[in-house]
Amino acid sequence: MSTTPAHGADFDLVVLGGGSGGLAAAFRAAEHGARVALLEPGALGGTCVNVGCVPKKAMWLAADLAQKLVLARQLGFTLADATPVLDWPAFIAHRQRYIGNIHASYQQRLDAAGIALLATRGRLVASDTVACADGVRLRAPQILVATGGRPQRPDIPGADLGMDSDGFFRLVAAPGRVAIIGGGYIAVELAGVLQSLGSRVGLFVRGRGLLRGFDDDLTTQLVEDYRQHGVRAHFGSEVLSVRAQGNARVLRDADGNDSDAFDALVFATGRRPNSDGIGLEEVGVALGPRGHVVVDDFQRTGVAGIHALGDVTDRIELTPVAIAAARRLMDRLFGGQPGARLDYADIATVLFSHPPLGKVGMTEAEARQVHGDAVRVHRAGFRPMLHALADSPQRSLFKLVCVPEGGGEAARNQRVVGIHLLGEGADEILQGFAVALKRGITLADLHDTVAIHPTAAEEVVLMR
Ligand SMILES: Cc1cc2nc3c(=O)[nH]c(=O)nc-3n(C[C@H](O)[C@H](O)[C@H](O)COP(=O)(O)OP(=O)(O)OC[C@H]3O[C@@H](n4cnc5c(N)ncnc54)[C@H](O)[C@@H]3O)c2cc1C
Ligand SMILES: NC(=O)c1ccc[n+]([C@@H]2O[C@H](COP(=O)([O-])OP(=O)(O)OC[C@H]3O[C@@H](n4cnc5c(N)ncnc54)[C@H](O)[C@@H]3O)[C@@H](O)[C@H]2O)c1
Repeated sequence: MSTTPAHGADFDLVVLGGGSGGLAAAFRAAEHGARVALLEPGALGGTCVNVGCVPKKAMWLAADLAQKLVLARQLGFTLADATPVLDWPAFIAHRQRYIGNIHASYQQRLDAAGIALLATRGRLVASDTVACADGVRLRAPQILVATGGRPQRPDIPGADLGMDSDGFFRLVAAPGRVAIIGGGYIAVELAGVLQSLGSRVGLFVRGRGLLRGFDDDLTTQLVEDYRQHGVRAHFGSEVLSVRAQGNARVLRDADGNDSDAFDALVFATGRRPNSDGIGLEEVGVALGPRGHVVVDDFQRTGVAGIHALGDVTDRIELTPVAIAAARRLMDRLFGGQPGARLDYADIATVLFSHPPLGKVGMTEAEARQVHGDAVRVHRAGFRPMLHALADSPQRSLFKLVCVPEGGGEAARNQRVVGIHLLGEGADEILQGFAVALKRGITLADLHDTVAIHPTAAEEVVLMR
């Protein structure tokens, strides 16, 4: 495309937010020759790089090492202490150096691509105009809202006595006793990390189980794994207030029962979109009931030229999803690909629990709603070799959800519509099988594939 902005415009594209989606959009648009301004008042990389996936995975890796050290001891290694102790400040220095390198790499790439980075908040003042905090106005025919989201706490007395996931990343030591409220991704991940790094974790879950949207058999097994690690999970427990008891925190539930005392409290009770105070409704952009920007399949808001993606929209809140949506949108706007859009179906996701839990496609319950009794389920439950060697009780559970392929005779073949993996290595194993599921594989295709032995992954192709 031409590198000359539309008549009277300063840029071809102004992007609000330099997180996963905004950065990907800016880079792809610039590759197509668009002149781009990117507004980001905080650190480059947004939630994922600074207070999400990246520091979380670093903590998960530390926690995983701590667990492996315990196994190593059981297997005959000589280690100074029975329980490995992490020097948090030393580890955090490594974590933050890694993050600093990502910032530097983004900055270099922005410079090389000629993208104008403005360290400021943006606010829409017209459908083609964004105002910066200092009053400077930028005009562009295309505007992308990729402002992400932020943690949300329940509106209960004492909510300020806890921290949220952003606060977790400011910790410099494992709290002795920690309460985590919530039963979603962040609650389960932080519970696993803190327990493995030496905290005693109490998990307070409002519902009857963990992780809505994941397969029930696997989440039940994960609850058992956590119990064995020492996490004390309380289900059906709605926390209605928090109070201080000296330096400790005590929770009171809906039945009026008080919890044990905790040294720290983490709210992992969901996130809300950053859609307020940025002029969206004033220029006619519709917001959904929970404040998300309403978009169609092409990331369009109802206002011509204004688009949105990532966590500020009501879609799957994952970094690769924001990135994929951004690239396709830019291919459509600037790359001459009018049909480009993200297919949100069958997106794989992994929860970095201990052990990790991954899924792609339908759960058994979802498949039964659509296909009823025709659904066929195949399971493999086993002890991973390292755990078997160390005589540790942790088990893996893999599950395939299948439906008949075609009718009649052909119905004997089964199409795989869901793959669910809980266990060591599940995080790395799932990606390849997600490609296969997306390509419409059958159970026969899996059985036709010669296994790689001895691995955990082979259980997927050997499942009967
Ligand atoms: C603890 C945690 C762990 C996570 N782990 C994973 C994981 O392992 N894997 C995974 O795929 N996903 C994970 N996620 C989710 C992932 O981080 C998000 O889905 C992803 O960051 C969304 O990208 P985004 O571009 O929509 O928003 P963000 O990355 O949040 O970026 C939005 C940016 O917009 C900026 N901004 C806000 N308002 C304005 C404004 N008015 N003007 C200009 N800029 C503005 C913000 O400063 C921010 O930098 C995790 C999230 C959390 C909280
Ligand atoms: N590994 C990953 O890919 C990863 C990790 C973390 C987050 N994420 C993404 O970020 C999103 C946000 O994660 P999250 O954990 O904040 O949200 P979530 O929606 O996964 O979980 C929120 C939890 O808080 C509970 N809750 C809400 N209000 C409550 C209240 N008042 N009292 C008690 N419990 C309450 C909900 O029942 C739910 O269990 C996820 O949906 C996911 O898409 C991904």
